[in-house]
Amino acid sequence: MQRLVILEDKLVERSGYPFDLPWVTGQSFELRFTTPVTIIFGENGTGKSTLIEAIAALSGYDEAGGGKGYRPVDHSNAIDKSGAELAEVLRAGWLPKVTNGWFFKAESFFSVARYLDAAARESGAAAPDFLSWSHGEGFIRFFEERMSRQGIYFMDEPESALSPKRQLELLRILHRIQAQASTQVIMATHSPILMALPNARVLEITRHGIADVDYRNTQHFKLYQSFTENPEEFIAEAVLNTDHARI
Ligand SMILES: Nc1ncnc2c1ncn2[C@@H]1O[C@H](COP(=O)(O)OP(=O)(O)OP(=O)(O)O)[C@@H](O)[C@H]1O
Repeated sequence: MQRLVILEDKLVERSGYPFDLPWVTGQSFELRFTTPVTIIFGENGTGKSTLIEAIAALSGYDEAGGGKGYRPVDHSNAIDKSGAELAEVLRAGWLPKVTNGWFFKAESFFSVARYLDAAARESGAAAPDFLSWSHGEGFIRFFEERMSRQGIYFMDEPESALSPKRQLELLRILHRIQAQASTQVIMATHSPILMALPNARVLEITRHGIADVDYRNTQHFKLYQSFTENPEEFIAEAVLNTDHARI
């Protein structure tokens, strides 16, 4: 995927979530994906998951995650709106259109893993059995297995079950992808370690829009940096001030 734009004429007909997010209603939304790995960072609630769900849905993936054509979650009784609706007002430019890939969502990993096991059993194949591992081990096994194949991968907070050491394992997988340049990853993360992937493009999503940012200038990086420089002072200040003075 090279480019993503909002179709303004379609947007004017829509209201409510997800169409009312500030960066959606703001002027001239256009994203260009210029590196194999694109990292999206932002505070809680700025709309990272919504954006990833929308791009994944636009590419043919279910909003709950999984592979193309998967329906790991029954949506028939869902009353919630989802970011996938945003796909209705988006247009993507591809060079070329990629069909292989995966939408990895930490929150639906177990549903997807169960779905994969059930599908394998039904077809008589050996079940991949990602659930017979610890949470973090299962994630890493899954990334290693899936992301060795060329394609486009959408990831929403993949670090959520990973220890810092396991995050380095994911970083190595992403580094390989970044170097080979034959696979694309679009990932939302809060992890400063993943954001520091060499030569990856980091985009910050705020109320005002989406813009390039150096990971060292992100609030997440600065916060961890302050903590490691002087943990006692940092924590003493943090527990006294809800709005931490140094970040
Ligand atoms: N189903 C929904 N219905 C209505 N509003 C929603 C819904 N899901 C999310 N929102 C709104 O959209 C905003 C962005 O949500 P989203 O989950 O995309 O944020 P995020 O940046 O991924 O947050 P986090 O870092 O906590 O995962 C939320 O603050 C909320 O106001």
